[in-house]
Amino acid sequence: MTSLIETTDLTRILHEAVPVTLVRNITISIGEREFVAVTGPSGSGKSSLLYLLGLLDRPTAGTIKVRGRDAEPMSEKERAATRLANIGFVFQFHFLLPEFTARENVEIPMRKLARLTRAEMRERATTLLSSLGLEEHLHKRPDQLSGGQRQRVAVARALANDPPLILADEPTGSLDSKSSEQVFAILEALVNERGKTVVAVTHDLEMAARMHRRIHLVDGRISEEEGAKPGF
Ligand SMILES: Nc1ncnc2c1ncn2[C@@H]1O[C@H](COP(=O)(O)OP(=O)(O)OP(=O)(O)O)[C@@H](O)[C@H]1O
Repeated sequence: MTSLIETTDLTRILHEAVPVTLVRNITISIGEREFVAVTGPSGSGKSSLLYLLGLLDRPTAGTIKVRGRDAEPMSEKERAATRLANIGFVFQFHFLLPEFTARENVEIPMRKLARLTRAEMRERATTLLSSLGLEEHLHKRPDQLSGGQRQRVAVARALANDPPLILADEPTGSLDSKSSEQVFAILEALVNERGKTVVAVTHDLEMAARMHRRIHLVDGRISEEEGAKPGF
């Protein structure tokens, strides 16, 4: 089986007055169509791990391979291009651009990749937003949407370039229980129906139990892991 993202002995130390180890010796391999929860107490390194996996941060030691390609020798430009084509991000807070409509927010990552014409971008953004139940909200700005709707726009934006991997940091953390359930169902459908891989940091153990695989961190290390597919 080919792995989508693979790490070996991933370690990240911040060199402050006193060095802070964010993650240490993490070796994982995540394949296609996986639905992975990253759990652990506050400060255990969950977000740090996600940032490393998403090539938003560089490790102090160890390697990360995205679709078999080592990220270490890549220039910033290559890392950005690898991210744009392969990884979509959803954060706890939506980080949509306030002056743009929902559809424009979804088109922005497409413009950066520049694979499609303007008309194709518009059409794709409309289709994505409609598939997430937002067909009536295409032309609204983020401040005209509810928290759950904004987070669904953020999911559509993460899917803009059709990446195989979605990394989500507490994607339901700021939502009420109904919106939270809706966003969870969308992430689940991305895996089960669209063949995406979703790796989500969550504090919600009930939610983690409904995912296919769990990686539990304590003090920056993997303390428990369950549900990994054979071969990964
Ligand atoms: N820039 C920084 N300077 C100093 N310490 C940091 C910095 N960034 C993170 N840390 C520390 O590194 C550890 C790991 O942080 P991280 O945000 O990855 O944990 P987390 O498991 O995602 O936490 P939470 O569940 O609270 O979001 C924490 O102890 C945190 O305080």
